[in-house]
Amino acid sequence: MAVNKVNEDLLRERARYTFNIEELTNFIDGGEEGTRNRREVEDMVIHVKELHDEVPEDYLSHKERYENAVKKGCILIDLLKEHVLRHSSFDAYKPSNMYRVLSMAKEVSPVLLHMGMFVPTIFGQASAEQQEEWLHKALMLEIIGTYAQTELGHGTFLRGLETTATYDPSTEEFVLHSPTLTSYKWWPGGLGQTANHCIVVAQLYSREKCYGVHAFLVQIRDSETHMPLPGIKVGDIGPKLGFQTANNGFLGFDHFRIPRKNMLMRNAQVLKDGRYVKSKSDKLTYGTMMLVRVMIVSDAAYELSRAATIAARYSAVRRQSMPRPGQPEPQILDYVTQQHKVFIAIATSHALRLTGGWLWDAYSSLTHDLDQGNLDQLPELHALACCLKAISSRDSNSLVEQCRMSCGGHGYMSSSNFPTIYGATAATVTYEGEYTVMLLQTARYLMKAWKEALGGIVLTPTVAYMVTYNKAKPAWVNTPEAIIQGFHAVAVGKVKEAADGIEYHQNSGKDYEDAWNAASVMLVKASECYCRAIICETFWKEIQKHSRSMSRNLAVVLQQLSELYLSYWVLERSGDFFQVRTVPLTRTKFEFVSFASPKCHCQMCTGFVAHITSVVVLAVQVSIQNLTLTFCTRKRNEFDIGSC
Ligand SMILES: CCCCCCCCCCCC(=O)SCCNC(=O)CCNC(=O)[C@H](O)C(C)(C)COP(=O)(O)OP(=O)(O)OC[C@H]1O[C@@H](n2cnc3c(N)ncnc32)[C@H](O)[C@@H]1OP(=O)(O)O
Ligand SMILES: Cc1cc2nc3c(=O)[nH]c(=O)nc-3n(C[C@H](O)[C@H](O)[C@H](O)COP(=O)(O)OP(=O)(O)OC[C@H]3O[C@@H](n4cnc5c(N)ncnc54)[C@H](O)[C@@H]3O)c2cc1C
Repeated sequence: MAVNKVNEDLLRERARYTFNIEELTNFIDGGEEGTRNRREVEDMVIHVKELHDEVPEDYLSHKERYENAVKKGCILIDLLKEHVLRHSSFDAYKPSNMYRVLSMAKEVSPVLLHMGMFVPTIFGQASAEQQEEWLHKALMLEIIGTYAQTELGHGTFLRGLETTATYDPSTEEFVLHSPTLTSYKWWPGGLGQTANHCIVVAQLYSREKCYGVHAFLVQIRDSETHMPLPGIKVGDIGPKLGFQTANNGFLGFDHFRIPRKNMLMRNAQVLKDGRYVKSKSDKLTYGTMMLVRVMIVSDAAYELSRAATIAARYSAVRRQSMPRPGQPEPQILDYVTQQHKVFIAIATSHALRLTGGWLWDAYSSLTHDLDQGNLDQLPELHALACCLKAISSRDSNSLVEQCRMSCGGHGYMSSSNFPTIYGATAATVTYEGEYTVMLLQTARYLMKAWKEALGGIVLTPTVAYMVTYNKAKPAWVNTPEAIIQGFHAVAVGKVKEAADGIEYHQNSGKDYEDAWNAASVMLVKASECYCRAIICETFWKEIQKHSRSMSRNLAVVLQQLSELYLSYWVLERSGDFFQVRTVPLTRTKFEFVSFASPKCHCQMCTGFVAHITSVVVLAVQVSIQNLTLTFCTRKRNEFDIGSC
């Protein structure tokens, strides 16, 4: 029987690496312990025959695919339970670990939401007594839950959710009801056939007063028969772009009663007599979403690293065309256009992984503060989680598509795994906060920061440069630090432009809401630039920090990746950089020259002006482009894809 021989081109590429692969692996895993832990879990899973499909899942019926995914989910969970009991630690159950394990089965698991949102919500929003009652059952999957917040009529606008939870003091119960078709819960993963419990987010009413959206833990199916309980309508919402086995469902309540103690009461409470006790911040109800947004940044990096590995390997083994008659067909990796497609995907997966780790640390310190009753960091972390979730998921999804395209027809095969990875990353751009909506949330924060900066008020770390941006060095030197400063200047320029846009529309008679809407394209742009500056700066600083404790060869390659990332985005945003110029002689500040005529900020003019700008900067682009392409070519000889 033919033994699977590794392709010679791939072997040769791998033999050319210039750094210690194990050292890079440890760096990616967050240390040797992380690598050991990951390999132990992978070894536990990889040899399980039932996890490998004889028949490609695309040839199965929807029912067979779902049953196949449930079977694999059960196998993986049992393996994890063994791991937890063997190590007597719930570490393996950390949502990020759990998510990694569940993603080892090609299909999205119907219990993804159980571990990804149901369990974290009990951790984050249940009182100590409630955790006592439900947490172990949830961790051991004696109950299987989901997170039911989005409705047919509302996903973004949470204050508009229509499901009601009305307190009845005579029976000390809440009555859950879906008053309209649009109030039906729509989308929750696992709801179709899998979950028997869920976190329901509903408008809380007590003593005829509405207190806004709150979270409730609700049993929806019988624990023995798994049939929907009386007063519950539930089912599958049908086929989607991807995520076919996530078992997304719908849920409607017909005056369904739950005990008072099923309202999650860590933050706000309803007492037996119906009195409402307010939480420190009504935004704490949104806590699980912030956690998942933070996790999505690392997940975006992980999914992109899978796609970049497939594309890099394919680029090493695929030979195509004959630039020189009579010569062997070259590896497509030798085409600079191929490098330009694939190398940025590799660099971005590292940039997002390190930024995701930085954000996780910020989130962990916030949760510690919240436990002490200190909410000071909440606004900035919300703004960061929103824009980083939006940009990381969008970058990951578009670069996954770029990796697919770099593999020609074979990238279009299901067996390439690109369709599955694309479907998963496309979902993250929408779920847990839709792209534009998240960036507009960050824009709210930036507009407040800009006002404080103008008043010289010291700002929180990620916007502090807004106060000092005018002290930036006038000379433009082509170093990573100067490029990062340039990204800061671009961000400040876009924030200023958006703030001026709002002011312009207000001065022309619009109220704030309409002025905000008229300037919203600029507001989104300002958030994108603020976020890009954060990723560039964090990537560069994390590489500098870790380089000090790693071997020189590895440090060199990682430094090259971070320089590539910075150069790539200067090119992509060269128009914005062109608009940022130093003002010679008198003032040293970066002046953001908006090409829009001072009179009009309407999108048509701004769009037209942008066109002019792009024509004007073409020359700039060509010269910078050469820099980067030289960079790629030079790096191709040294650049190492051995790790792929
Ligand atoms: C990889 C593993 C995967 C693990 C597996 C996980 C798989 C996941 C599957 C998908 C699961 C889902 O999609 S679950 C459903 C996800 N749904 C969403 O994300 C809904 C998105 N919408 C929202 O979050 C909200 O509606 C907003 C933030 C857009 C608007 O909320 P709002 O209440 O109307 O607030 P708004 O008026 O805009 O702002 C009022 C003030 O509140 C602040 N504010 C708003 N939200 C927050 C917040 N979360 N934390 C702090 N502060 C907040 C604002 O900054 C503002 O402050 P100031 O400016 O006044 O100072
Ligand atoms: C695969 C998948 C899994 C999901 N799983 C779950 C789950 O388990 N539990 C759950 O509760 N939900 C889940 N969701 C739902 C998801 O959270 C919502 O789809 C998401 O929050 C977006 O809301 P929406 O669908 O109502 O879109 P909308 O908010 O209606 O967005 C539609 C368009 O309107 C625009 N828009 C909306 N508001 C504004 C505004 N204020 N300003 C400017 N533009 C605006 C948006 O930018 C977008 O272009 C899932 C969704 C997907 C795709």
